[in-house]
Amino acid sequence: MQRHDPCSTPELMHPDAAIIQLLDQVHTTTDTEVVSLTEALDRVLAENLASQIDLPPFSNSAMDGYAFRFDDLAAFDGVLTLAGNAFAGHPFRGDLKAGECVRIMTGAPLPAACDTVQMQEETEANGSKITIKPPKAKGANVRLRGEELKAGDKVLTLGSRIRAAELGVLATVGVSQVRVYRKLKVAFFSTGDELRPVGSELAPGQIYDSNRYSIRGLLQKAGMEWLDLGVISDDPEAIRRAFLEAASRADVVLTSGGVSVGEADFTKQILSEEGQITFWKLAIKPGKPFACGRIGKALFCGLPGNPVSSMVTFQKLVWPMLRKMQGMAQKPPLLLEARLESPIRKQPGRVEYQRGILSRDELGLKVRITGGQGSGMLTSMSLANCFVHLEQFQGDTAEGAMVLVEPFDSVLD
Ligand SMILES: Nc1nc2c(c(=O)[nH]1)N[C@H]1C(S)=C(S)[C@@H](COP(=O)(O)OP(=O)(O)OC[C@H]3O[C@@H](n4cnc5c(N)ncnc54)[C@H](O)[C@@H]3O)O[C@H]1N2
Ligand code: MOO
Repeated sequence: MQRHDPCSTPELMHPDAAIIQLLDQVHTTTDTEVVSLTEALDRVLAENLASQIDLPPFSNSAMDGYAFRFDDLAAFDGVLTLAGNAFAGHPFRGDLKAGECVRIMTGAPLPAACDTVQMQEETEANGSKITIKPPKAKGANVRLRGEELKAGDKVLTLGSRIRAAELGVLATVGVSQVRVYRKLKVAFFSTGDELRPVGSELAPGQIYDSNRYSIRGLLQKAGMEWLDLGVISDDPEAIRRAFLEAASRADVVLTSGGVSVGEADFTKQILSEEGQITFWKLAIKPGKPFACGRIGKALFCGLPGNPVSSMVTFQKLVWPMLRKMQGMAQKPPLLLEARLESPIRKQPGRVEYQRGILSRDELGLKVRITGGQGSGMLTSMSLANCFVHLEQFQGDTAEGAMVLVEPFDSVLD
């Protein structure tokens, strides 16, 4: 039997439409700065970068062994005479005569007269006479100059995020400084009289403020500068002051809580007085009361207080907007098909991001839901390694059905 989601109303906007509106209202920052490679991790490139050198810069050996002319092996019955050594950083400097070979180490420049290397295990040394088993082909075990990149080839594009591999690529091609977009500053505060900072005693009715920690973690992972304005009580004037301070000090203001319809839910009200609301409430679960707008020059996103809702709306709605603001191209989610290990309950009405554990067996990828999926159950996130995407008007899904999953590691990538 299809149940109706009482929290879903036909006028709720689909999250895909919300993302389009969010992206429409922001621009990529025009501020850039030059940073050294050691400061460049997680920054976004504000320039296209071409290699200034061929890569590898010289032909070299891929193995420890002997370098020679391939044709000499047949001409000298597979026995060549040792003429010298080539080490990484120390090229062979002599002239190679017919029938001679050079002892060579991995990474050492290939002597000009040589075209092939045989690995040591396929050779036998008897004094200066080296018996060499013929390799499969001329050119074996040689890394040719420029085989990976030619000088002038594009290595990294504007808008790409500099991760560990990019740091290495930049160093490989000799780039010591890069132009990157300015780091965006995001101010964040939690609202709620029930919230206490960790480390303090809880009185009846109080809980620990977890959202500032999980959102801070997401912001740090996303490469943002972070301004923590603490916990603000459910007092309209305190919230107003926090809003104005946040908007004057940051590019984006994020809040947690107070966006629903409760008597102490002031976030949305203050925003409508001090700024503008672009939209409020989406067909998304968790995270329906997500609100967004502007306050002063800053963008505003009001994350719902429920801990899972705040993390999911950050990743699904705020992150695409921050990507654009810091110059990164949009990327469609990486969706994999997996077999459902246990049935999923869902009411038609909202797009759902249930939390799942993705693994593999002999039949392929499989996924199971992390137990209770309440929007307050943050362990459903910490136990999970993926989102299970469920369409807006989809209902229950049976065990064994194929569903789309999005690995967590790819979400903030
Ligand atoms: N009558 C209705 N009530 C609710 C609706 C609705 O449509 N009609 N929507 C529900 C949904 S969906 C959500 S999500 C929540 C979101 O409400 P708020 O953003 O106003 O959040 P709060 O009411 O402030 O808090 C909700 C929940 O989360 C806990 N919380 C809040 N902040 C934190 C924090 N920083 N760390 C840990 N936990 C936090 C808070 O104690 C509440 O339990 O509204 C539903 N209600
Ligand atoms: O959609 Mo709200 O986020 O339950 O839980």
